[in-house]
Amino acid sequence: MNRHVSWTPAETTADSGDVIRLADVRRRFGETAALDGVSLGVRRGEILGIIGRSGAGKSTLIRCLNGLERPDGGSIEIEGREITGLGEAALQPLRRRIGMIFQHFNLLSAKTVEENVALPLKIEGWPKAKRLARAAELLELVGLSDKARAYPSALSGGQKQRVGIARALAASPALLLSDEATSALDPETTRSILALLKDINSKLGLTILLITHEMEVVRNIADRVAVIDAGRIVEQGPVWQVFATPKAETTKSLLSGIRPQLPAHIAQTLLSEGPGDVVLSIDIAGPAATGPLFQDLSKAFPGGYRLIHGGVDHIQKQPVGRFFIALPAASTAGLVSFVERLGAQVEVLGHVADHA
Ligand SMILES: Nc1ncnc2c1ncn2[C@@H]1O[C@H](COP(=O)(O)OP(=O)(O)OP(=O)(O)O)[C@@H](O)[C@H]1O
Repeated sequence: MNRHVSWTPAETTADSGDVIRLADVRRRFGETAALDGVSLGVRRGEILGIIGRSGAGKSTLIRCLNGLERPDGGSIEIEGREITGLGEAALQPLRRRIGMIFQHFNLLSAKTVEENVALPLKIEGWPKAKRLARAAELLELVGLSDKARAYPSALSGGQKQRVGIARALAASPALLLSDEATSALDPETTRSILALLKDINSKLGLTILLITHEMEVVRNIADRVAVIDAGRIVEQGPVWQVFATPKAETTKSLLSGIRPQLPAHIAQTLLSEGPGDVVLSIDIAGPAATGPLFQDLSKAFPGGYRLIHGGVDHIQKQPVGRFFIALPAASTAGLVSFVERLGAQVEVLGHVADHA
């Protein structure tokens, strides 16, 4: 990374609190409440992920943030300034405080890479030499100095997104808003773009708002996550905590692809009652997950239990464990209180059809 990139978001902002703050933001389209009372703050220097299914309200939220959509009610502050009542002229400079990157990059095909990056500065009236110098600085930051004179058609998807990032950062925005920016990229390219965003966040202190339907993106680089469903924030918190113990059904369902799940052939044959062993899920994370859980369990329950499935992930350097075990019904109550005392969450899922 270029250590000479000039970056002064802190000096250009008056307020040291949230970069963006939404309070009870509402937007209806006929009968549909696209945003139904959204309250949310993006803290300076953090990476906040907003995750939700298709139709949850993500695009409407973005459009309200950049002033393309007017909320019906509530308040939106950018660096402490309320934007909801502003006219187009007053909105323009505040809109430029948010740099955006998009799923399909939105580069101008008739302009070179450096011209694309310098475009926001041209709009701001920077002289040509100064804006090309800034473009060169940013292209070095994103590792594309050798492509300055190339046209977008000669670039790979990952390279195009790097140009998109450089362009979004050209005018030193207070916040980078990523709208599904890795959704069109393959997994390896996604990882390299996320690594670049994380690097820029930690080295330059850039605040990033990631809007995505991909849990993996949030898992990899976000500090906090907010889950949006039917226009409401149904859950939010540090990523490792939300991933370890999701509360809302939407969050559980969105996470089902990346958290261990009870294998389908067992889940499908579980009975609500019966003589067969009881199947439990155990979620244990953070400081609670650093102890010798299975050693303790084996000592406390010499009658035995079977580990069916599960494992330990590490998110934000915190262990996040999820296990499925089966044990005789008579031991269940004791085991539940034992692991709950260790700080785990336990759920009884049912009985296996027989003792096999
Ligand atoms: N201009 C509009 N007119 C009517 N309904 C709209 C309009 N914009 C959004 N909606 C509705 O509001 C709800 C939220 O839509 P929105 O596009 O914000 O969701 P989203 O989370 O961005 O979905 P996706 O991930 O599919 O883009 C949906 O039910 C959508 O049909």
